[in-house]
Amino acid sequence: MAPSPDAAAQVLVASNRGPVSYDVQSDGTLAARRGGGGLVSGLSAIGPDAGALWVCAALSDGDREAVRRGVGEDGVRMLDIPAEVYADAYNGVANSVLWFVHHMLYQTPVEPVFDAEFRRRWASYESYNRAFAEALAEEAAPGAAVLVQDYHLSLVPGLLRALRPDLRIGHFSHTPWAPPEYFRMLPDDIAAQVLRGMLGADRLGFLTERWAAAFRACCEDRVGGLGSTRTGVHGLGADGEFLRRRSHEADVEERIVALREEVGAGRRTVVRVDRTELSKNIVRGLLAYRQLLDDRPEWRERVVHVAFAYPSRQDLAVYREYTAEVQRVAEEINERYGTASWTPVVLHVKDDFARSLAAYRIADVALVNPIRDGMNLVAKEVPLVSDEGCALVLSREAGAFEELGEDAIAVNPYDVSATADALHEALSMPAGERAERAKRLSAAATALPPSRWFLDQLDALRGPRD
Ligand SMILES: O=P(O)(O)OC[C@H]1O[C@H](O[C@H]2O[C@H](CO)[C@@H](O)[C@H](O)[C@H]2O)[C@H](O)[C@@H](O)[C@@H]1O
Ligand SMILES: O=c1ccn([C@@H]2O[C@H](COP(=O)(O)OP(=O)(O)O)[C@@H](O)[C@H]2O)c(=O)[nH]1
Repeated sequence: MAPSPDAAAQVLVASNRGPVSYDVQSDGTLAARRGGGGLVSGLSAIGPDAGALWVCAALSDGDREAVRRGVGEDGVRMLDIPAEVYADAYNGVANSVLWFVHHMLYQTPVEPVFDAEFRRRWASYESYNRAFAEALAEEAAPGAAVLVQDYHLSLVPGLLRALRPDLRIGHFSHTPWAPPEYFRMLPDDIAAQVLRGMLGADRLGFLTERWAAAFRACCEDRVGGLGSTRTGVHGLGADGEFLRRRSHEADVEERIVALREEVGAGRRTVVRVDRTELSKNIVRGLLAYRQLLDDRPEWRERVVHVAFAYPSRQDLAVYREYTAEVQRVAEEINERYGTASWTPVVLHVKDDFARSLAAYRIADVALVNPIRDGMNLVAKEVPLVSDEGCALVLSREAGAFEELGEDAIAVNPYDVSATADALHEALSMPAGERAERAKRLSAAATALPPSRWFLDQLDALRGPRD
């Protein structure tokens, strides 16, 4: 396939979620809002000024309407994939199979089941990947560099290579990668298709060496190795400049006032901010906080757990049930320990980025305890935004642990008792030590800011082919 005559993009990025999403207002107009999650936080720093074209999917009816009306951002092309195909690819394969495999989330005696229904959804996943490959092939200038993101688009490198052998193709995984024994649960032909699809790239990027090594081990196990594809590690950092500025804007200041009122004067805060995501381990975090109040009554009335769990993947029943469970456990703690003047858990489950930043600023302790996480940018963001410098309780299973482990308090995410002890240790840390550690955490967190992270990959991709 030749590039279309006006194919001009020298650098292209492809991801499921783009920088903005649209909602149809009651008066019929479209309102744009920032896309949530770490992939968008990382890629947004690149911006249209870099001259890159960002190809993404229309995620919602609002997005599809925006495409039809020709509403959009400079440097962004949204693909209007049929709603049913999109739902099968995003919900039915990417988020309920590939995400589950890489985060090892299955309750294996009953799940997964790979049957005819799964095969039907897989066909949608293939056609969704094909739509991306075709759009990229159409837009890319001769010899352009294309950076494909994540497990949603694992087939794109191979499909694009077949259409446009002249391109430099990279793929970056924002998730962990499953160890071979776990990856083996995918049907053999599907596992091979995923790996061969990715191996269509010149270069594959991962957030940590641990995930890159797991990928290579899966290739050895399933498809006889990597062939000529290279792997590299790029540990995405936080965008310190953006966060420091954004977290001092008026809307954040307003929310700090409201939040301090909810917390109550003079109390310590344990802050967590996540998508309402199974792998973030929010329920065990609440149970650990409950155990802290049980084991160490001296903290009662003196601490508040500020937990923001903004909506994610709510089309999946298991995510809706998880959200309900988070709410149930928080209410149970408040009923059991709360008093007329103290609400032990302040939980919000609505999307409000300014309020999330307000929580970062007032954090004394940040709790980040995922079961497994590609990186976890929140772990990098809270210490650098917090006004007083917070202590960080961090799961050893988060990619961020490799960079922040030395100054964080490490936890095994399944060990609720140990997490309760870690919370106590963090809350008891002398202010001086906390501030010193937060300073070092912030330096580590911003070592590879998003713009550098992106340019490093581009340089590596454009370098000589082996
Ligand atoms: O797009 P969604 O389905 O709403 O999910 C949001 C994003 O979640 C995942 O983010 C990952 O990327 C972060 C940045 O590299 C990383 O820090 C984090 O550990 C990952 O979970 C997912 O990989 C993205 O594709 C989603 O957009
Ligand atoms: O209300 C909020 C709070 C946070 N974030 C951002 O979402 C990202 C979450 O990334 P992380 O790597 O921690 O996890 P992910 O959600 O990508 O799995 C961070 O950059 C946050 O700043 C957001 O979009 N909305």
